[in-house]
Amino acid sequence: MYINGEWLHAKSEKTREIINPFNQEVIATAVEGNAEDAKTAIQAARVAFDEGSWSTMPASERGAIVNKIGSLIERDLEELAELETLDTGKTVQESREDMADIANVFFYFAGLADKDGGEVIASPIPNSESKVVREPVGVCGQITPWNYPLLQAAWKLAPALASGNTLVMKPSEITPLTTVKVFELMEEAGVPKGVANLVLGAGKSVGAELASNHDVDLISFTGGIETGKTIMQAASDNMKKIAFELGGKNPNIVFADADFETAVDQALNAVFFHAGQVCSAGARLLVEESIHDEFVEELVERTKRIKLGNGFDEDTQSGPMISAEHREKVESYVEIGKNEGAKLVVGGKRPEDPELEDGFFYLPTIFTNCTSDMRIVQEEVFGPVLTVETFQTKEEAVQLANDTIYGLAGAVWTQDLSKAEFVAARLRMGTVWINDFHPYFAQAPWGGYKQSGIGRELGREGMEEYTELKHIFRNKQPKPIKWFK
Ligand SMILES: NC(=O)c1ccc[n+]([C@@H]2O[C@H](COP(=O)([O-])OP(=O)(O)OC[C@H]3O[C@@H](n4cnc5c(N)ncnc54)[C@H](O)[C@@H]3O)[C@@H](O)[C@H]2O)c1
Ligand SMILES: C[N+](C)(C)CC=O
Repeated sequence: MYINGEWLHAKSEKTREIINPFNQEVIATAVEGNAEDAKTAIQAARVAFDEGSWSTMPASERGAIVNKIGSLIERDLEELAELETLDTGKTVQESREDMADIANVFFYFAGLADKDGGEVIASPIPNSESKVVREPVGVCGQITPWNYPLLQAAWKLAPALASGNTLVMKPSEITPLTTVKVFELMEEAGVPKGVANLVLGAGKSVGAELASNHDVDLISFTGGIETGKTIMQAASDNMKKIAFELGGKNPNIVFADADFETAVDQALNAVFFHAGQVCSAGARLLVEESIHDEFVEELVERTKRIKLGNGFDEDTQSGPMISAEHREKVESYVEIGKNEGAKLVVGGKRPEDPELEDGFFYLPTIFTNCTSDMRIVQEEVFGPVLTVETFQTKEEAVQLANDTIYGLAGAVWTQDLSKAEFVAARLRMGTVWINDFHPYFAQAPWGGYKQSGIGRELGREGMEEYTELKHIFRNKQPKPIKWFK
């Protein structure tokens, strides 16, 4: 753990083994912090913020430090990518792309650091001046999940630092490796002591302390809805600001006039990329009834050919689930789907390949004959499971797509631009892709409608989450008003 500029063991001296989900080998032993460690880190961040040298440092200097972190990530990209693949099982090619994205996130927010000089507004009061400025929120608690460990950390670290906050980060207890490494790089880049602190450990101890502690001014969380609700309740105790990136059950709408080859290819990628462990996975395929049979037949054929394996093998297309526990959750959803009457057309079990037997693998799975009242359609499985529904009109497609508590992302495939725009305008989601699936980048805000989140990461809006707005009014000719004689 990294607290107040020092690398420390947990006070309890407890440790946790970090497991490679491909073969269950122990790849590292991490210290296991608890609420006491979190309190120490929060105190360090509080002192660093209140002392003020980071928040009042010229923004261009802060930006230069954030930029340096991006350069160091580029320098150590291969090492970081390998760590991420060891820790999550994702393909090393995907990890390399994540690391390149992550460096860009630091570059982007570094560039924003000195761009907001505040705004002079038109005061209605004579002989006065009014301006609105943005200031850092203060001490930020940041909690991240296991599916994109460093990417989700970067979306929080870069804007928080660039806008002058101090922070305490808690990565997922099962995938801390790349986050630890990036804290080493932040130290090397010159982030002053106490400004960025790292506490490893479980959500119920370290995470809960970050959520409830009164010295934390903002809690930024990426993870599941149920955890989000718990954190929201704890955060209400001191009314800290909250920024939440939660789950999704994202529709992928394919009209009959879509380019067939591209739509099939991308429907596979939408749901099975990273074994479906993606918040924005296209887990609900809504396909126009007239092409359903042909589309599903082609999908099934290609699904059977997906190559599962070791993320370090260049021909592996998908790795394992993150843990035994998570695979069991996916398996239980497949049973639920079968019992609800959905038709299992491919997958639905663990692979039989003996080379995969030590990993937490699960075959890519497709259910047809699905209806929106089924749990398998409504709930986030967060694994390689696709449900297929049909529609006849664009209005029906929109109605089915929006029939969910989630609102993270969705896609529409058609060659008719007016139809695409009709759908895009009506989807109640933070991101809509037209004839594509999955793109996200530092310049565009990311986040959810409805129960998929509160606030935004990335883009200017992702920086603004880490600021408070202040109105400064100056009376240029103060004189007594004599209300009270
Ligand atoms: N919207 C997005 O951008 C986005 C991105 C990635 C993942 N996700 C979501 O994350 C979920 C998967 O991640 P997960 O299984 O790690 O989620 P999770 O909610 O189980 O855990 C996320 C983090 O919260 C911590 N935590 C757990 N209990 C806590 C508590 N009581 N108080 C404070 N912290 C606590 C965990 O230790 C972990 O660090 C999925 O629902 C996925 O959709 C969303
Ligand atoms: C936000 N994203 C797509 C990078 C990861 C979601 O799990």
